[in-house]
Amino acid sequence: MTTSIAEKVPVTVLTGFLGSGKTTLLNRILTEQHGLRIAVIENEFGEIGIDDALVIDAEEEVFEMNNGCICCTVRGDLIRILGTLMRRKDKFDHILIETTGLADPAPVAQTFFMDDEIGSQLRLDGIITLVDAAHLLQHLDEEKSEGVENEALEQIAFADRIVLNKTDLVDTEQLAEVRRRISEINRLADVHETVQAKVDLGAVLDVGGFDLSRALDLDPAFLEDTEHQHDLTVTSVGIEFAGELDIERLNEWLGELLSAKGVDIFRSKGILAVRGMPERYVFQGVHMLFDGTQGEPWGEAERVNRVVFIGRHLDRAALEAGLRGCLAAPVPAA
Ligand SMILES: Nc1nc2c(ncn2[C@@H]2O[C@H](COP(=O)(O)OP(=O)(O)OP(=O)(O)O)[C@@H](O)[C@H]2O)c(=O)[nH]1
Repeated sequence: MTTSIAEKVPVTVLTGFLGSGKTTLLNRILTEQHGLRIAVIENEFGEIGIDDALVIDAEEEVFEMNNGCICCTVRGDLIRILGTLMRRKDKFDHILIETTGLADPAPVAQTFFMDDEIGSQLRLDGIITLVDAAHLLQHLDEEKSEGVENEALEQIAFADRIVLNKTDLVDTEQLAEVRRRISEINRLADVHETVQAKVDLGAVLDVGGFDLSRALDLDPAFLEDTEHQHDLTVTSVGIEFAGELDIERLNEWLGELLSAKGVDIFRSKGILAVRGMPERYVFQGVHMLFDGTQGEPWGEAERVNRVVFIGRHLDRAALEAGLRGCLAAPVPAA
């Protein structure tokens, strides 16, 4: 039995390059009063999952997929989770899928057209692409080996709506250039300029239908199950150890590391235990820009540091030695 369009549950795919603001927008969606019950499927690139701690505690159900990229290796997991959700359709009104920053959204979108059972009960409402105004040009202009996709470009090409975020980090001229490049790739998607992904949620949650005919114009093989090639030179290093860090050493080390290697380190993030701080220290970096904020109190939980770096030419041993070098001196016995 097929379901009419009006009864199908809408699905929003939230995509955008590493650090563009997807989790920031997701958290806004989960906190704002919109009356919708939303199920969230989250896919993260990185050896250690950090986002579970960064997504606010909401009543909504959040499903994690951390064993690979949603657009290829874990597509089976996506289909399985969607299957579980379809059996409990009365429990929510909307499904939101946050892809990794390196995903090609096209294979994720395909799922809703190629799998009959899914297509009969769910409908792709739209692909929303977050764009980092400060780093887009750098990502678009990166040299890629032959046959390797530029994910930042694919994400814009397939977008139904574009949230042009982090406009506070660029001047008017840079912003105009970013807009020009976006419109060269995709003339049809509405572009919403934002700071901290503050966008009218109606504009992103109620797009009204993914444009399949445009997707087919962009890629005539859109509905065929073709292989696509990730940029395998981008990898991740996850580091995890217990102990307390010295905040001054940490800031100095991170500052030096990211100013020297910030072109290659696309994204860094972590939950850290800092000496003298009862709360978790949440560290976020995008290329050379980084900041730290206070997270949840540790309470009785073991104080463990978890950090992930995503980028090129990552030197695991040096990163781990550097972070361990920030450990605070042992407290002398009384
Ligand atoms: N200056 C500035 N920073 C922002 C803005 N929006 C988000 N950020 C910060 O950018 C960093 C990355 O934001 P996230 O929302 O985690 O980005 P993401 O796309 O989910 O990142 P990944 O999933 O790791 O690729 C965080 O430190 C945010 O606080 C903005 O408009 N301006």
